[in-house]
Amino acid sequence: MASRRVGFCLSVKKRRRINLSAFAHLCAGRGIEVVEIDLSRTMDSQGPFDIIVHKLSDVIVEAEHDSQSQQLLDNFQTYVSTHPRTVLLDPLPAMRQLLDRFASYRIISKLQNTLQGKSICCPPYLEINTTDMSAIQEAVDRKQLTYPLICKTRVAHGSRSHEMSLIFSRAGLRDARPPCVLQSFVNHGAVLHKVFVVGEQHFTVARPSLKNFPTGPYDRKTIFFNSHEVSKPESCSHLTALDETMPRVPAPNEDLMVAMVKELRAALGMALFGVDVITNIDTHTLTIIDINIFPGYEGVPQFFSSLLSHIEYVLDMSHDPKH
Ligand SMILES: Nc1ncnc2c1ncn2[C@@H]1O[C@H](COP(=O)(O)OP(=O)(O)OP(=O)(O)O)[C@@H](O)[C@H]1O
Ligand SMILES: O=P(O)(O)O[C@H]1[C@H](O)[C@@H](O)[C@H](OP(=O)(O)O)[C@@H](OP(=O)(O)O)[C@H]1O
Ligand SMILES: [Mg+2]
Repeated sequence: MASRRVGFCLSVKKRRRINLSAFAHLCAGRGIEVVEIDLSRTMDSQGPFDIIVHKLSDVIVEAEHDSQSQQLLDNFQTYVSTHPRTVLLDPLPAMRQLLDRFASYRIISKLQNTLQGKSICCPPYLEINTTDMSAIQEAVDRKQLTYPLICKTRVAHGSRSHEMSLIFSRAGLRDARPPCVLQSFVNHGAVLHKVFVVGEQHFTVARPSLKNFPTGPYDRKTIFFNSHEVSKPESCSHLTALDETMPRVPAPNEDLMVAMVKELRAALGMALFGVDVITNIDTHTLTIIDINIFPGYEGVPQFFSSLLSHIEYVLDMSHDPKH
């Protein structure tokens, strides 16, 4: 009989991607049973759980306008609050803030202040809530945002959240669709570094990314794109093709990455997240452009063993009377 039980609560899409049976096999060797939680059944009938690993982003976003999702979320929350000894990876309020780009860029901006002098930054940005063009233009000028601007939806989860645009001039601001974030585009040599965090450990994987653009403003039509067409491992887009004469950008400094991950883990109160970073080609500043909840860990063969170690560590800590 397994002595400890880990519940996984994932969307159909995430379940398909993650190969939970391989992870269950690894866990069985350590006396840990893996259970797939079905949110449509009562949690009590599926428990008890020592720990629950989840990615409830879909349910949280849908609960805003769908009573059935709200009910599923309520059931989950009730179970968690009535079972305080069950550890939740990660806490719901912590992950909820990353579903809102306004909230996540505020966290990144704060981090930039905590790590002052460490050459880490968040691109200058604005929260846009209005359709009033002159108010938007005035805010862009006041904040001295440089063109091109990248426009991202406020909601950070779901297929529509990956639809973005590159705006090259004041006239292009009419293409912004509020609520959204307008962020200065940072030239970075078309390389994105995905930093995948699992508790104390992190793994970095390079991905394709948007190519460099001349600093604006200039007369060019807004470019609309889907972020998954430019920054997935298999992405191959004209928007990521660099001029071959471009000098290569140095890889991010590992000590800086360690400092960034440590601060972010504390600021977020999370263990399973991803940070997307780029290196500014002019200043070499490490620039954080995105934080993701429980990402795909693609290209990280150690993900399962690392997750298992983290689960064991968390369970040992939670059973330690000193904690
Ligand atoms: N400020 C920026 N400067 C330069 N390029 C950027 C900037 N922000 C985003 N990008 C480019 O756009 C892509 C998508 O951005 P971002 O990571 O914010 O989108 P997302 O859809 O939330 O991503 P994910 O798939 O990680 O959830 C990045 O991979 C990068 O190529
Ligand atoms: O591992 P990376 O390349 O970072 O990719 C992740 C994306 O960044 C996320 O946006 C995906 O999650 P959403 O389905 O929440 O958008 C996320 O989807 P997943 O939950 O199916 O893993 C991943 O595709
Ligand atoms: Mg990203």
